[in-house]
Amino acid sequence: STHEAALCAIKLHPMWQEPLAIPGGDRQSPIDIVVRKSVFDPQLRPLKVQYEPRTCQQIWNNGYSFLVEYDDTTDKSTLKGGPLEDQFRLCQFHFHWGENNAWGSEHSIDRRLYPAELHLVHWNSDKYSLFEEAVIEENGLAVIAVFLKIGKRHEGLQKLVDALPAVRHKDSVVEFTKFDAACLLPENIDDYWTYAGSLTTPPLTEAVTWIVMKRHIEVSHDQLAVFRSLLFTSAEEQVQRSMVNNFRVQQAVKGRTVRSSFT
Ligand SMILES: NS(=O)(=O)c1ccc(S(=O)(=O)c2ccccc2)s1
Ligand SMILES: [Zn+2]
Repeated sequence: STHEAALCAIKLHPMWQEPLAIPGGDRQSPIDIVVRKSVFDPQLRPLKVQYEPRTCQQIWNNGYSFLVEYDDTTDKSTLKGGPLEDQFRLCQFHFHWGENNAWGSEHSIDRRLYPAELHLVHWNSDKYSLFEEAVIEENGLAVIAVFLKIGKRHEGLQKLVDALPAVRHKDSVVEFTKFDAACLLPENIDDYWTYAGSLTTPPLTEAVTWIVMKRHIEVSHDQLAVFRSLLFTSAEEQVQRSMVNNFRVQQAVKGRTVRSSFT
């Protein structure tokens, strides 16, 4: 199946060797969301997203993905509502994608994989004063996940795609300003699933309230091809490796309930 092929693809890569001991290990991410097992929760409120484009600062290739980083020293780009009790600050967004359009997402819906997945990472600025503190606290983080599908060109994404050649190698950084992350959200953000999970890359801490959008966004084949032109490796390394299949293997649900904001 596509799942097995995707697993083979990441087994090839040392980076995605699963660590032996995982902190706690009973609320790991990503997972397959089984729609008929999700529970509608009428108390889930609409999400309130308020992003200020002027807080966008730079793009960084960290050797796992490329991160678009925001100034999170003030409450200018925030997320609240939905399953969240507190206000969260946007600190960065990044993507996960495959070597082809058959797989690449971390979450799946009834085993359906998408070619890529966007993660908008926020930390609880009501409870903590620094991102680093929030990361190790239960529910210190909130990540919005949006699936990408191949289709029409995404005009808002193009500014980001055009900047990627400047961060081709691991540890490269380029200034990137005035980008409105909200343009990457689907029109309808009221329909989502939410569950208690973890970071999907080290340190894998179980600090994340996941908010997985039901609606996907469309990007063109050529736009996604530019993601695949990035490299896991730094400029000095002899062997260059394409940044593809940077997704984690799916984890056991272990009795968790996935709630839906819609029926
Ligand atoms: N894929 S994911 O959204 O779960 C994710 C993995 C890592 C991060 S982080 O860069 O915010 C980060 C967080 C804590 C420590 C270091 C980096 S976000
Ligand atoms: Zn991610």
